Amino acid sequence: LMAAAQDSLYLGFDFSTQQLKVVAIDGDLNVVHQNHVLFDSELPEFRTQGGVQLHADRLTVTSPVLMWVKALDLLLDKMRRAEFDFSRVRALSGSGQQHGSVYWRRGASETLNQLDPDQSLYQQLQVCVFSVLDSPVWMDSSSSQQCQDLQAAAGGALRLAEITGSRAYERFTGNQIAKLRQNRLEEFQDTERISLVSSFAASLFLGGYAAIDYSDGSGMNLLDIRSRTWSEICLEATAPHLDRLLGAPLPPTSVLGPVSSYFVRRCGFSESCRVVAFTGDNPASLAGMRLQQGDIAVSLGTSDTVFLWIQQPRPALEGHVFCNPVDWQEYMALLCFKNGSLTRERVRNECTGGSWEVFSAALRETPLGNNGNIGFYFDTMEITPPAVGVHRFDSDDTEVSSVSPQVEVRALVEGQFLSRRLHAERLGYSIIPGTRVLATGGASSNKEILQVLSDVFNAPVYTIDLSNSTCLGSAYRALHGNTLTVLPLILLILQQYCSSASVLIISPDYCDLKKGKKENLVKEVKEKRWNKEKKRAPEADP
Ligand SMILES: Nc1ncnc2c1ncn2[C@@H]1O[C@H](COP(=O)(O)OP(=O)(O)O)[C@@H](O)[C@H]1O
Ligand SMILES: O=C(CO)[C@@H](O)[C@H](O)COP(=O)(O)O
Repeated sequence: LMAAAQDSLYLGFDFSTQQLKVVAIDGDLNVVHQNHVLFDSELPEFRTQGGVQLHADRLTVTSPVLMWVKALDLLLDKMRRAEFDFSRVRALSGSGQQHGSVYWRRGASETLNQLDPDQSLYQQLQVCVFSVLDSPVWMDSSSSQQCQDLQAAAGGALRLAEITGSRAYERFTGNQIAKLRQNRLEEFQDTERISLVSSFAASLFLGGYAAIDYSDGSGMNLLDIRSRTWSEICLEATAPHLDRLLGAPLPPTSVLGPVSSYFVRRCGFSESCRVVAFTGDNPASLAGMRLQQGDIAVSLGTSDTVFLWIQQPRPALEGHVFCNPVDWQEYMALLCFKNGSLTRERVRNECTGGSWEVFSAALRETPLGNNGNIGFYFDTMEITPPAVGVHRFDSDDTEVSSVSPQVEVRALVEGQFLSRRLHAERLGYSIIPGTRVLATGGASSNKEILQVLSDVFNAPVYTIDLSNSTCLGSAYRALHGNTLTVLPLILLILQQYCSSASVLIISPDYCDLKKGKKENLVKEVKEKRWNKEKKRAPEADP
């Protein structure tokens, strides 16, 4: 039995904004394979920038659903070429960028369940399977009217937040569905099922429609986060009989069924390989990190997010409360910032010749506090706070139109992290002795950026070896889901590694990047610059 456990592999996929990634772990939780497909460069025929298409109104943002399908074909090809042994996979799970939606045309479920293993997914799904080809994604901010309507129907923004964990947000799926129904009725009427990006990806592996899990389902403005059922008021206000199109939500730890015969025959998966519910990328990331009481996770992916494990939901007008992906009776709080990595890349391109090395050198060579200079860089309409434009201030608090490239780099990164801290504190989070900041996502591989994070939060920052806790979290979830049903032995192995916070978390050897505090330096940033952000950043409009 021990040998069987060692032989077993678990896969975690992540359909995120800019790429599709996969991580495989063995029964001892070692990472044995990693791979990815970058949408812009490896699938240029879909003409995306950063994985998305910005429409002429500059508010609508979508991604081609067939790009995600073709990316999966390509990823599986790459894994085959790397001689990955699919027959050893006992279970798989995954995640998707949150809030995005996929619209399956009438009759699509039959196509899904009768796929021919001699053809790619793309060949078979490209015609007549999706009623909407351009899937709305989390960067969209075009559904303001629908947000107002939903809040009015629910009895106000706070009442809606009390039910669904968030006031109405434009990117939240319910508001996108309402917009689609109002503007493209024919396509809407031709739809037999609506998936999130996560449950869409799970559906491909299952060969049938996968349930939406409670955790990713909390990002729709449709789920009652306490009863974990669709809220009647929200369904009614969004589209009649919407529950039929959504299917019933399920716990994020659910085993949905075996992988479809298509994957068995095409890739050599075992017939007994299980598909564990897919969830949102931030919830999956929470599962991939060892969060303890008082810890704060900062994800530096396409978006920057800040999240916490919380026991009791206290929804507010800013931020979100989601059902917890590990212990679904608990919760997680999340803040999302749209101007994250893409804004850092833009400033890198303009100020440091497109080089992260030079960008990092600028951070090393400028003092904490930036001699009083700071900036707020909202290249596109920000989510937290809802503000747009670039605003730079010198040490006299005077708005200036430019600063030197080195100063600009530090003004950007300090401004971003001050904002992350300020809004986290507004959410009720306090930084106390012992607080650890756990960093993940693409930019967490940059030590100089993490140094600024540590200085601004006045706390040590930890990372896991893999900057990609989302995929790892999905692989752990696959293992966990499988363990619950068939392999108690693996649970024992898991428990050896587990923290008290959750049975899913396996010790990933956090490397301590920086112990010890920089009180005096932080004071300057905190007291002086802090007030500046409070003054300047426009308040969220409830
Ligand atoms: N050395 C680096 N320094 C700063 N940022 C980096 C570095 N390497 C990668 N990144 C950033 O990581 C981002 C991708 O992060 P990732 O977590 O993979 O995003 P997503 O999951 O949303 O696709 C890129 O947009 C890039 O800006
Ligand atoms: O909208 C949110 C969270 O509410 C985003 O965090 C998306 O989930 C996209 O994630 P990344 O691709 O940036 O990881």
